[in-house]
Amino acid sequence: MNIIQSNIANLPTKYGKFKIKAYKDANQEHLAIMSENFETLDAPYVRIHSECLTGDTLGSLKCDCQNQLDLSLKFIAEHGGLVIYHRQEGRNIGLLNKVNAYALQDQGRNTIQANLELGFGEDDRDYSIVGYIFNDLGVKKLKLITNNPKKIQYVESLGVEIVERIPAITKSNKYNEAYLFTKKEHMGHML
Ligand SMILES: Nc1nc2c(ncn2[C@@H]2O[C@H](COP(=O)(O)OP(=O)(O)OP(=O)(O)O)[C@@H](O)[C@H]2O)c(=O)[nH]1
Ligand SMILES: [Zn+2]
Repeated sequence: MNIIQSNIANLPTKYGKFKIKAYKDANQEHLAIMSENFETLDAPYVRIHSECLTGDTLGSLKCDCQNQLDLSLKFIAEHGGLVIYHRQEGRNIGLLNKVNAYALQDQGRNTIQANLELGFGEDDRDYSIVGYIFNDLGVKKLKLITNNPKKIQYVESLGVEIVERIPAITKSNKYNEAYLFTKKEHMGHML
């Protein structure tokens, strides 16, 4: 994997002060967002957040992404750790295809059926950049903020110890209930 790295810069936010470092792989640019005390932590809190422009930026109610990002940044500003902003939009089918998947969902398909109908897998994410970032930042133990068993499996496959799992559960609404149901019933999410 040929990765280009940035220097580390300060990023003051409404949540608190962070340090950021960018990583560019063949397809995307990703971000490590660290609390100021990150280097002193033995087992930092870590959130691997998959990009969702419609949720994270536009406040879409079709998913729980913006609430999860908000929860994670608040929590990590307070307790110390790392958010990896993993830029694999739409479970790595990209923004245009995600909008096409949403159009199919408007016709009654669920999130998995829509992906399959477009010729993709139900979840096409590749977490290898996450392993690279852990290695670069010296993360050997962590407390993972997620409901997704695949993220847990991936972190364990790296030989990184998960000392605790923190659920990332936020309030649902009438537009994302079906999406959350599909994640729970068909994708094994711990919701
Ligand atoms: N293809 C597709 N991607 C979606 C859809 N809704 C959200 N996403 C993407 O799904 C990703 C978030 O994945 P989720 O399965 O919601 O949650 P997760 O990150 O795997 O799990 P947690 O760590 O528990 O939050 C983001 O990249 C979103 O852009 C959808 O209907 N179709
Ligand atoms: Zn989303």
